[in-house]
Amino acid sequence: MHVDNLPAPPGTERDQAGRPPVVTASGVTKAYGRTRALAGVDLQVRGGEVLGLVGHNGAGKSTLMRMLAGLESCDDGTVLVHGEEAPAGSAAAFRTVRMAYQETSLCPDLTVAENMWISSRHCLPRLGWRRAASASARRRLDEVFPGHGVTPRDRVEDLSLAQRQMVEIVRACLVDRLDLLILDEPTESLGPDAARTLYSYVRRLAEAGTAVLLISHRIREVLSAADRVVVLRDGAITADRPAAGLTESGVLTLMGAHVAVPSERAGTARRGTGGGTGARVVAELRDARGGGLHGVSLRVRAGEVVGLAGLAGQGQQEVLERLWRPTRRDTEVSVARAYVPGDRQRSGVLPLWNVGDNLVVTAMREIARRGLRRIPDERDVVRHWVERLAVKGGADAGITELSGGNQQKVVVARAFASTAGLVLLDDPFRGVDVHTKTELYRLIREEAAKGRSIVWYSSENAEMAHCDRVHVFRAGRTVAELSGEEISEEQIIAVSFDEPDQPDESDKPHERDEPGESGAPDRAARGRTHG
Ligand SMILES: Nc1ncnc2c1ncn2[C@@H]1O[C@H](COP(=O)(O)OP(=O)(O)OP(=O)(O)O)[C@@H](O)[C@H]1O
Repeated sequence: MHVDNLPAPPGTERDQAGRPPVVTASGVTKAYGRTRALAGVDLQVRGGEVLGLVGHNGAGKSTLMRMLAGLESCDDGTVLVHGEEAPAGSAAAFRTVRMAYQETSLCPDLTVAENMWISSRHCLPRLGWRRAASASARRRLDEVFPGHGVTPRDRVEDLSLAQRQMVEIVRACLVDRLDLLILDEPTESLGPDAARTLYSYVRRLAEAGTAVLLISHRIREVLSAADRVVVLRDGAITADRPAAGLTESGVLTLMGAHVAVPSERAGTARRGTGGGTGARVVAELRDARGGGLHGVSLRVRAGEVVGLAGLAGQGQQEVLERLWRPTRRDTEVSVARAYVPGDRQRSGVLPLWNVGDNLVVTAMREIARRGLRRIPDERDVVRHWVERLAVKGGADAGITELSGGNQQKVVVARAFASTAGLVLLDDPFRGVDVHTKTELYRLIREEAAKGRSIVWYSSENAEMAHCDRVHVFRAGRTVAELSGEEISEEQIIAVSFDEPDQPDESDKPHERDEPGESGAPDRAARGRTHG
């Protein structure tokens, strides 16, 4: 019997807009050994709201999400779903709460349809499941990411990083009822168009009453997508505000990052000596063709930071690949190189090793004497980089115990800890917080000033402002070379959309090239330098 004047039980009270709570966390704590990941968090997420959760790398965001999705138990405190106490691991209690992970949770050697079946089999028929899973996957992919280029028969390991991320998000949405969707850094590997269509889908979900919890280091995106912003700092909530009225720098201040917004700093941060036209050429591509390239010429001088920009999949990664393995006659590289992959899950971290060994693996050979490792010297190198990039967790932690952003810092540090003269960056700052990114931009400029050369592909056009020169790519060609003050986000976007000349017959794309694919072969060897 419903009695109007009785107060609603805790965890079920509607707010002024009449929105019911979906999940309520009270006093949630969690520690991993001596690391306190959550220090008593109270948070309520309501149906129909988009809640943005921000905080520096290692602040505890993913840990909190795992509690709200029932994937891990808290040491102390409670989690209620629709007002009912929900024990971690209870599939029934968390049935309508779904999460799309930062590191995708897909099985790489299964197809897209098979992955959908694994996570959504409770709402798919047993007989004819493959056809049903394929149809649902296709329909939802079309709805959320038009032009995705994925078929349900594709094996996940053959998909690009962006496509895997799309499948991960759609996998989370494939349920008969969705009350809370948690998106952990969903756009870090998506292009701008896919990000836009995702956010319009998020808005539609919220209008239909679903709660969406969005974790992101892209503060501008959070402010435009979310109704409310919660700041997590060292495992505790330090601010909970409506998004309207907040500014990017205001949020950064709440996060405790005493830095300017990166795009504001770019103009002053970039362009040191830039190698100068007289500096030695350390790497060169001369009219490089094949494998997705259609006549690319590019020179890198000592001490230069050269950017590769343009829409994703236009040949930038093929250029990095050529410079990494200069096996063709059209490519010449005269110095040792180190590679920083953006896809740390596939080719970045060595999961069974600790932070220190992951960090020093590239430099190990240079530090060794007569084939023997010099552990004290390795430790000094590790200590230096762990401190410099503030890797939360320390040198002895297992690498997989680190938060995603901290793992990425280790992968970046690995390249710079070596003596490689040419560092190749393949969109490497995914999941890294704003404060650390600013440190990394400074690091790049400092290393260039010491004479190192850097070739940097980034899907964030604003980052290109830290380069001396930028080649903008389209359809395997350089369509513009910008330098100095010409480098701006607007200019890069403008030339990215310029109509390219018609390719001649000799330029026909490599037959294995797929749209949106890097075409890059195995990158597992990138823990080493080539020289
Ligand atoms: N399984 C684990 N074992 C040990 N420590 C862990 C584990 N998971 C998380 N931690 C630690 O808990 C802290 C919070 O990590 P969490 O992944 O929640 O951070 P985050 O805010 O999501 O960071 P990021 O923005 O880098 O993804 C970190 O110090 C991390 O090293």
